[in-house]
Amino acid sequence: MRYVSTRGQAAPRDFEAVLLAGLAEDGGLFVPESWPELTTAEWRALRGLPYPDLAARILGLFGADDMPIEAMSRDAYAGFGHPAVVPLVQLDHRTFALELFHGPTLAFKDMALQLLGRMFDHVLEKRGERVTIVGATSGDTGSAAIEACRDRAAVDIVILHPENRTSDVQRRQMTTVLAPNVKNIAIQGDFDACQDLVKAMFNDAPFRAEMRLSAVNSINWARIAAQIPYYVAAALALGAPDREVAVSVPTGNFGNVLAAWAARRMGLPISGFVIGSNRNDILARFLAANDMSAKPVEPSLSPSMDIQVSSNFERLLFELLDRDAAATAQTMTRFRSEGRMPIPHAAWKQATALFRGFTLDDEGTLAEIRHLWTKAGYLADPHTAVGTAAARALPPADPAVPVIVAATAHPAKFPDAVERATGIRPPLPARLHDLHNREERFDVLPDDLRAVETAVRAHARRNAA
Ligand SMILES: Cc1ncc(COP(=O)(O)O)c(C=O)c1O
Ligand SMILES: N[C@@H](CCOP(=O)(O)O)C(=O)O
Repeated sequence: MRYVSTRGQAAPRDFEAVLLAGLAEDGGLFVPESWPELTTAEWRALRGLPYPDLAARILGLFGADDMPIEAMSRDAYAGFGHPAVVPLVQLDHRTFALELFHGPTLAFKDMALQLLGRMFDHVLEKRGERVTIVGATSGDTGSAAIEACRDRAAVDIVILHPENRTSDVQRRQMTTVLAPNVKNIAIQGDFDACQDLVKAMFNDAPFRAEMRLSAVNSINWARIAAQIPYYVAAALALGAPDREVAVSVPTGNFGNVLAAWAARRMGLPISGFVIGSNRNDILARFLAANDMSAKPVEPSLSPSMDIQVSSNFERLLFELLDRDAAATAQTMTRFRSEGRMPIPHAAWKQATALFRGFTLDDEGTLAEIRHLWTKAGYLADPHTAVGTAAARALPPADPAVPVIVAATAHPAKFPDAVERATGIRPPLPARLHDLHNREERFDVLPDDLRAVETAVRAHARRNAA
């Protein structure tokens, strides 16, 4: 399987090279040159597989079978806290929470990053190379990436988080990991600033080459590929390919819902997608009125979705523009310079035929957490609640179609919001019981590329020495 850049100016390459590259050199995102498609019989043959084997099969279709992907997948998911890895919990007659938070850091990011850590190890050992991973987090990617990469011999990792804009649990899950190859930096800015800094480091060609930069954010195609299998698992469990399903995803960087879209592109019968946003509602505004204009990021009770510039939208845009890389590059350049993305009407109509957007403010989020607790006895985190509210507000027209809601984080990551809504303070699992007493280590830096590059260089040099 070969991958091309959405902006058309980077050389095509294979899965392994895409894993190491992260962002394409032309600033674009890698996508498969052509999408694998499965027949009905091939989907049926995947039913009943244990999750790790299913994940390995799907990843193999994207070229990961050059690696020992089955063994890696079994090892990656062996430590998850539920034997099904991704259990489905029924919330009402047609809505199912797909719990993606049974990994070590209690959010859906573990689903991909536990695999990516092992992939990096395998490829780097084979090549005798070392990389510096730089990542941006609004709260969850950071801890999942650190957990996946801590103490790995050939990896240094630097994670940027927005100062004072994550939950305490989220921050501490990152900053209390004192492994020598891990560095945390709190940026005096929002998540978009952190993500911009990461992309700017990749676009600084000499720095990128000197540091041998790699990515763990969903700009890295391997992240998306490893998020596709859980939608397949859920859909098959609910009757696909012989029954349609719908999907609702609480959305920020557009990676998780793009993975669901990819499953549909591969032939899984998904009738449509609902995108749940908090007050940072750029995607909902786009779907409602073709208004893709970035506003300042505002803090909310679902901080991991406090995002305005959704990286992975570029991958969908490339498809909506019939894979016209020049038009994609031009649109993205205008978005960067003008803060607005001019999407042709026909492409917007195509998007609205598949995706619907829903916005929920903080009061609504608390009310939804309360509703789930009182009606279904289900304790949801604020991100998941945005997804379930969206699913209920915008159900599929056909009442026979079940809705899969991505349950993206464990409620214990956001105890304050959950307690406000329900009076119940969800406890952390035993292995994290002393999280609030552990030593924290992180730097605070301004939103300044040179200052961040200097810190990354010092971290990588110290470990390479
Ligand atoms: C708990 C949680 N829910 C939802 C999201 C949004 O997912 P995505 O950025 O893939 O749209 C995130 C962050 O990515 C998250 O951490
Ligand atoms: N919500 C994310 C933001 C980064 O998203 P990613 O999927 O691109 O890594 C987070 O929790 O950090």
